[in-house]
Amino acid sequence: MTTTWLPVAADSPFGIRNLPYGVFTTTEDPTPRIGVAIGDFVLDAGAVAQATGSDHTGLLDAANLNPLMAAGRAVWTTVRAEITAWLTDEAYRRDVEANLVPRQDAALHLPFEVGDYVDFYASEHHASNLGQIFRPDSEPLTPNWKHMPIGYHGRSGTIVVSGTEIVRPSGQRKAPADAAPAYGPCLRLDIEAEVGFVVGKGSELGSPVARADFREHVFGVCLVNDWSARDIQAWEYVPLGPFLGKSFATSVSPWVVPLDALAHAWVEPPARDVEPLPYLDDRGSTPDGLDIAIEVALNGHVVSRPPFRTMYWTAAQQLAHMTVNGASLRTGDFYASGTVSGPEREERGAFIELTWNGRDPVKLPDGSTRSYLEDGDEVAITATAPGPDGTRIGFGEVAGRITPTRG
Ligand SMILES: O=C(O)/C=C/C(=O)CC(=O)CC(=O)O
Ligand SMILES: [Ca+2]
Ligand SMILES: [Mg+2]
Repeated sequence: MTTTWLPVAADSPFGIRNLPYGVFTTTEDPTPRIGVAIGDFVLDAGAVAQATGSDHTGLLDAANLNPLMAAGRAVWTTVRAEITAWLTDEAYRRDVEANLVPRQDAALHLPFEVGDYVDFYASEHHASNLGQIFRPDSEPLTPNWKHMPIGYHGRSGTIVVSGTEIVRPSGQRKAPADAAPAYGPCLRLDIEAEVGFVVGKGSELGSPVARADFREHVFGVCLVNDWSARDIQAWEYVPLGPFLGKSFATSVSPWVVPLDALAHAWVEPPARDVEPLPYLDDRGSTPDGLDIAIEVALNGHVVSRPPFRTMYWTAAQQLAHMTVNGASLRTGDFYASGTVSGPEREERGAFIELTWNGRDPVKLPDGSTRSYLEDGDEVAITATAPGPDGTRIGFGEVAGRITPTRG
């Protein structure tokens, strides 16, 4: 068992086997720098690297994670072992203690410079629920759905860190019965609880990345809320897909959990009931599903618990699919899993499904109900995955509050 000399509760989501990376500032030192979460503290990784004469000072004494992410899997593993040694070997205690900040004193920032952004659509439950709601006269799943992970490219410049206020978007909306579209504030503002994958090592234009090379390219995992304006989306999306109904803001959690911290979380994905093409075929290989238990809270009240392990398409298949045409990867590329919805109502990761487009509103403890989000509402998504020895690997949270439209 790996133990740290720091006082860290045994059930801390940020124990010694997690060590997620982020970027922080403090009031005393407003320089953005890399931090590692440990218990109730943030370790100033660049400062400890300097103090201990680490070979990796150049990668850790940086304003964001991109240089470390670009360095590749072998370096990720070495750096993680080095940080583990700082926190477990008494010899480093003085240098570490001088560079610990209480987590509540650290302001957390977007930890990496985002390259391209892709959002997938990988939950069979979510896809068939949305199919029924958006396209009641068609089959719930489109004919391509079980043959490839469906996705679209989103707007990377509007990816924001947890805590950023979300301004209610305005736009065109038109209900089927309306004669003409109207412009105005979104009336059906929604969330999508998702898991995000951060690309570290890039790839060459023209060369697909194999599914089996997922761990060489993906640096880590965080949580995503893909805010969605359902009325804008419903009117605009045919025939090219999501556009302004999604691009106003996408929130991400500030801690990137390294893939190495998820060694105990891999699980078999659901059975493939349609034979996948060879580049997607993962039957009989090391399991690429992840057992991440998600919670969605509205104004502090848990409204849903989406189970990531039920996702039909895995992150490895998504990476293979997104590059199968030869599209290259760059350090900082980011892709979201798609809304995580399990088979049960209380496992759905969006209000459009939870309330069946407003038909069955969610009841809150204060006696109010919600079909969609109101100004002032705050949504917080948290998650954990199994770690070694009965511990939990925490992802922290992605939270955001709705503020009135400015349009
Ligand atoms: O079915 C549709 O037309 C639209 C689906 C979505 O809005 C979902 C989306 O963004 C992808 C996902 O998160 O699963
Ligand atoms: Ca989405
Ligand atoms: Mg979005």
